[in-house]
Amino acid sequence: MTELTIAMPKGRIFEEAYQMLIDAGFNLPEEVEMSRKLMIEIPEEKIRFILAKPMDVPVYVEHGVADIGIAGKDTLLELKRNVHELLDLKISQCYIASAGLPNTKMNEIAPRIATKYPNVAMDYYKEIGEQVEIIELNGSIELAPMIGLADRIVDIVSTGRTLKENGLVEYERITDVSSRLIANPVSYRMKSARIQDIVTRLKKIVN
Ligand SMILES: Nc1ncnc2c1ncn2[C@@H]1O[C@H](COP(=O)(O)OP(=O)(O)OP(=O)(O)O)[C@@H](O)[C@H]1O
Ligand SMILES: O=P(O)(O)OC[C@H]1O[C@H](OP(=O)(O)OP(=O)(O)O)[C@H](O)[C@@H]1O
Repeated sequence: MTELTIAMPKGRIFEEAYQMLIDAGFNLPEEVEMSRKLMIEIPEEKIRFILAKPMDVPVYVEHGVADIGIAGKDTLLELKRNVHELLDLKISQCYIASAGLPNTKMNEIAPRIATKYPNVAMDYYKEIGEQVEIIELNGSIELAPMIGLADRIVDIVSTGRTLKENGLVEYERITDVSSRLIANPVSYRMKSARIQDIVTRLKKIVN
């Protein structure tokens, strides 16, 4: 069996993604993320996990230091990395939307958009023909309209609770997001049997 390196996102996707691999029949230890280890070897399965920041998973996979990985569609749209998208795992489902204070029009000259997804936001506003200024933030994006930093935000919405609790309303739904199994193009050719086996096993348990 060929050795396979899998890049897993730390954080909210990890648990569900890891459980999917267990459900697909891989013999994996429980409670892996509880430790501080960033690389985990599973010799019985010839699998090595690297635990990465969610936004870094496509980077590891593009560079081939991980053969496959699990990444949010948001990170794929934002980073536009050269990776193959193999399967929609339908976990961590949410969407990217624009939002802002209620009943407000965007500033007519260069409205400001705060976001963690500058490329997604830029592509969206280009598509609808709006010229905007992007303000890139790393988190707590919902603060921006409240304190006058931006006219709109472009961010992930799941339950809508964060928007609501911060007095914001959704304006446009931009794109749906879920987690995807991705592969390095070279690994996909060189380790095709191994990767195809994982895809087949995961496909059976995708809801
Ligand atoms: N509220 C949410 N509900 C469901 N899925 C979400 C939500 N927010 C983000 N996601 C999805 O989960 C992925 C990882 O989100 P997470 O919050 O763990 O990472 P992050 O905020 O990018 O990381 P970090 O906070 O470590 O920089 C995102 O890329 C997205 O696909
Ligand atoms: O619609 P909801 O269910 O409220 O979820 C949406 C929130 O979840 C994410 O934030 P996260 O918790 O990752 O925090 P962050 O601000 O650090 O990105 C996202 O950026 C939204 O703020």
